[in-house]
Amino acid sequence: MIPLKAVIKIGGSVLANLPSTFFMECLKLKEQGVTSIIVHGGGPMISKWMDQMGMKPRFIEGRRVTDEQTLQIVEMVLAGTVNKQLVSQFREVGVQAIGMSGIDLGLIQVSPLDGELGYVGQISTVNDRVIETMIAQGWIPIIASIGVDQQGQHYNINADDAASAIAQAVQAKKLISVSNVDGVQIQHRTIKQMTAEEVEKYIQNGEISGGMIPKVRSGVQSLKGCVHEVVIVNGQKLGCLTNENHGTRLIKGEMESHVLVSHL
Ligand SMILES: Nc1ncnc2c1ncn2[C@@H]1O[C@H](COP(=O)(O)OP(=O)(O)O)[C@@H](O)[C@H]1O
Ligand SMILES: CC(=O)N[C@@H](CCC(=O)OP(=O)(O)O)C(=O)O
Repeated sequence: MIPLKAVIKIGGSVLANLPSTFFMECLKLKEQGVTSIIVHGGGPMISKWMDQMGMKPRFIEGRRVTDEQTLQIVEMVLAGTVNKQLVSQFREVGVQAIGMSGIDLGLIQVSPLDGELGYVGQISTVNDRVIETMIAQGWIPIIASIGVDQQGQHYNINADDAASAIAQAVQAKKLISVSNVDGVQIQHRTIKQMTAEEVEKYIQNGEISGGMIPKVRSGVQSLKGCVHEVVIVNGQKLGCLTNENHGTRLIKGEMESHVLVSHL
């Protein structure tokens, strides 16, 4: 039987507040026949280090403007402290976790996303064989969102973009985005589900802002591929990975469903 795969993206907003039960839920998923692939961010930790260095973090639609010095901090924080901390937390509950970044074995190939953002990568390819090889060994990859271009230049990648591209490349069934909010809030309420059209509407009217923008947009993007389910959950809530009632689900919109039907 081919095991089902779920990409679990852990946001920096919640990293420091994840209970040990969260890590155990990955083991529970495994018992249910679902293999986890972890992709993580660490935005607040990068900003903290930048502050300490007297640098001012700047974002455009949730993505960090990244010059050379910022990139160095991004690499130190994501591929260093955060990645290794997560590996330890997973190993403590018995998960065979192996840390890596998108640079290792050329896992995430990128080109520049936009001149204004500097060294921020747009993902062109994910080497899914690297991930499949690890899974075949029984290892769970813990991936820091950094990529590399054909010249060997490193790039900062928004972790939601990385998770979405990885989910598509490995044909994951599910993408779970773990954050510090119960889901997408519209008029102070967590909404149960959203279509792609609603996502754009709420970005335009400002109800969805900041780091939630790349999260919902990349989620919608992955639904266009093989991913069946995208859900945004609060990592501090018990059962967030295993209980279907948590969070906000992104669903294929009306128009896209019609397009799919007419292709059949
Ligand atoms: N409509 C919204 N619903 C929920 N959170 C939102 C919304 N709009 C903006 N946000 C902000 O997005 C944040 C999550 O994005 P981000 O800080 O990048 O988290 P992470 O580090 O988990 O990826 C929330 O903590 C919240 O401040
Ligand atoms: C290009 C870009 O914005 N990269 C992100 C990478 C980390 C990240 O995405 O962290 P969260 O998941 O905590 O938001 C950054 O520099 O903050």
